[in-house]
Amino acid sequence: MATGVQRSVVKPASVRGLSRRFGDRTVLDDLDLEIEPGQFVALLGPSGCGKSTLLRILADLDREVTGEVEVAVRRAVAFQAPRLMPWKRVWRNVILGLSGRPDKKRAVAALEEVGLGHRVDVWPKVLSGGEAQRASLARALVREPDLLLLDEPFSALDALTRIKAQQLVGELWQRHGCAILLVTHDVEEALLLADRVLVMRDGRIGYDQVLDLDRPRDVTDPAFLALRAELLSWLGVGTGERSSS
Ligand SMILES: Nc1ncnc2c1ncn2[C@@H]1O[C@H](COP(=O)(O)OP(=O)(O)OP(=O)(O)O)[C@@H](O)[C@H]1O
Repeated sequence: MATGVQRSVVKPASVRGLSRRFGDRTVLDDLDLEIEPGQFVALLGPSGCGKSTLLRILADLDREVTGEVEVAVRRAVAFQAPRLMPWKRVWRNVILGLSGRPDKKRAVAALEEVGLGHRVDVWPKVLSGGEAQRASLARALVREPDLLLLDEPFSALDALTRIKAQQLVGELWQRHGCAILLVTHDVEEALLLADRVLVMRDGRIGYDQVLDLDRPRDVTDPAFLALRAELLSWLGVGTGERSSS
């Protein structure tokens, strides 16, 4: 059954005919997806449609699949919950799992990049929600990924902290040039950050649109608003709800 996850340096992610079943439920059904180097891709879709399942497969956290999955060797993940180890200081969390001797300088550089240079030596419990999420981003970036997988990383943050975190991710992406796959429920967030927006439906990518919008994005731009309406319609929100054929 399982063909497993192959390693590839050609594309950050290349998926062909991917299927994943849980019991008799088919969540991913013959799904195809290619992500280009440096591309910022947002993945939307109704709750339970399989977004996190796809992300976990790309992160190599789930191998019970059929189909072909090739993913960059250098990849990193940040989840909705920061998942910091409470018994390790923040800098040690950042380099957790890296091979070699603990390199504090490297951890500090990553923490400084996310604005946490003053939080290097504290315990995770001292951090605010937004700071913990930034530490989680630092832990991902220190791996210098070719593919950064983000699973609703901002959804637990308050509105203002969320905007700042979105801006930070946009800056980090421009500086590092890695490809990003961002799972989100937020249509505006997708349109503010991404180069390309996907919507999952029926276990596949049902909508796939490269965005031709200037940066920084202007939420009052008619093209932005038109895409927003189109995406909401695809998600079955607002006017023009689509059938699931
Ligand atoms: N380990 C598992 N065992 C059984 N079912 C699972 C498992 N993981 C996911 N599922 C099911 O697969 C479906 C897709 O789940 P997934 O978490 O990928 O959806 P999602 O699109 O990320 O949802 P949300 O937007 O609510 O986070 C759901 O019906 C879920 O219950």
